[in-house]
Amino acid sequence: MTVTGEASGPRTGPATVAVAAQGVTKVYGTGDAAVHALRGVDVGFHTGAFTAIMGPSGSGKSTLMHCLAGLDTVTSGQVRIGDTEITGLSDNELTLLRRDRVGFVFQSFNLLPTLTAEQNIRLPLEIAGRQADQELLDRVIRTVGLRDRLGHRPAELSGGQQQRVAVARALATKPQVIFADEPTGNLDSRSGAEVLAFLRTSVRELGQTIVMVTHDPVAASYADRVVFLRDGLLVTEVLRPTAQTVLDTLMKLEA
Ligand SMILES: Nc1ncnc2c1ncn2[C@@H]1O[C@H](COP(=O)(O)OP(=O)(O)OP(=O)(O)O)[C@@H](O)[C@H]1O
Repeated sequence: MTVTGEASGPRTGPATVAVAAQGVTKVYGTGDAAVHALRGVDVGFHTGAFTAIMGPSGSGKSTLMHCLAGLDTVTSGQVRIGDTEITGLSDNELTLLRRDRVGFVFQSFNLLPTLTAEQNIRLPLEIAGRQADQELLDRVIRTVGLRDRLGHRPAELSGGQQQRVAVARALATKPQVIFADEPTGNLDSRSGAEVLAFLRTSVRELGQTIVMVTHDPVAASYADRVVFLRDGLLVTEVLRPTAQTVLDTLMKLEA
């Protein structure tokens, strides 16, 4: 499948590809029990663009995201993050790549309960022994709109606020790409909208690249582009999606 998504964000000039998969297959199990979760996926995600991955249940969305992020190994094919082919890396190299170049946001916010919001945001930088880019950090905290909550622990924050802290934590290391797995799955629609608006802003203002798996057509409508999986294959994509065009495409796929 060719890459037809347009990059957005502050960059100009030709779009570069932040993450690419080529001929990726993933088989779980062997023999009669083998499950072909991915059956030859070719896809590219442009730098500074917000892309959603959708598809019916069991179509391979989580498997693809895990393979793209170096959280799982592919059976065959290649994955590149920037210029690095991650499918050839050792476990140690993958750990460093995930630490230094990839950000993650999960459905369950995964904040450390004993740390304040600000300490949670700074934690990945500290683990990596990196100096914080104070200007970026200030900007992220301003954009996240939680300045007066920075001293609060996760239990003192709403679900939406906790997820915004988790997104800020992912942004603080300036990763080449953020992978978000159902980031609004545990949130009510208003909190979900706040988190999605924040993701959108981080793409527009910070040039962040985001790849998000979601079941929700409204969440997908915040993206620049939606790619659709069915039975382990990328079957179609929608540019500048609306909730309605996403829903229509999903219904056709599930028919
Ligand atoms: N660890 C595993 N072992 C065996 N089969 C697996 C494993 N993980 C996923 N699968 C299978 O691979 C296929 C793709 O699963 P995956 O979780 O990627 O789909 P998905 O599109 O994310 O689904 P959902 O929308 O339900 O979360 C499914 O048939 C699933 O049962």
